[in-house]
Amino acid sequence: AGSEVELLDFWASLFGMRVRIALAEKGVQYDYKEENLTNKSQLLLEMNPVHKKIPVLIHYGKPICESNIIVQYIDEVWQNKYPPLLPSDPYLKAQARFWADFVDKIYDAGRRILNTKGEEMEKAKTEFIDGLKVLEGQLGEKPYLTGESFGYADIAMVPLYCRFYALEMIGKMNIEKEYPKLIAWVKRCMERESVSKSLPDPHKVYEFLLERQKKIR
Ligand SMILES: N[C@@H](CCC(=O)N[C@@H](CSO)C(=O)NCC(=O)O)C(=O)O
Repeated sequence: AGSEVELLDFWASLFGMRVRIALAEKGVQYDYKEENLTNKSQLLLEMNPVHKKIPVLIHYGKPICESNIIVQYIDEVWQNKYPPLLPSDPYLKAQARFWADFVDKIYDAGRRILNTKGEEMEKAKTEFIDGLKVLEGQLGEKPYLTGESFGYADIAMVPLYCRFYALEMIGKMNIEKEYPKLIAWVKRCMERESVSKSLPDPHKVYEFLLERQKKIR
């Protein structure tokens, strides 16, 4: 039988990176299984028949799907391992979930920047920039998105960093200059090995996205 924990993933997936970061934060050993999304494995189709998407965490043979749900599962199953990813206080937990959900909207706008053009791309850029402005404001003078410690909302958002370069090149934006607090926060998160070893090189991501764009444009 496979190992206790397996992760069906794809190296360039922002959603998969969330799960890699959470597993690394908890020091959980696991079997990494790279999926070819143009030729999905039987295992993926069986483990996530509804969405047929990665990431899927397989724990004792049982699948958990949807990145933010998987991160919460990891926090609860390995709750005796430091650090906690979500606060125990219900109100603070609700705030962390609010911001992780908000991040998904920024991801969606970023994806549309990368795979549309003209008017549609401009609209996506506006939504994306508006989203980053909200995060820059939410950060304020705090070190992390929801307070003094790194956690769930940071894990949800920080994978996007590895696409900033591609988004700047393809979307003709300057994220580094426009959002100094956000960039300082990224650098703070990247000091954690759990983050730096889970995110691929931004230039490699750019090359991959350019290649994919050629195929779909
Ligand atoms: N809401 C989900 C999104 C996962 C997803 O889009 N996965 C993509 C790869 S990353 O962009 C995927 O598996 N796509 C395969 C397909 O759409 O066929 C989550 O949070 O886990």
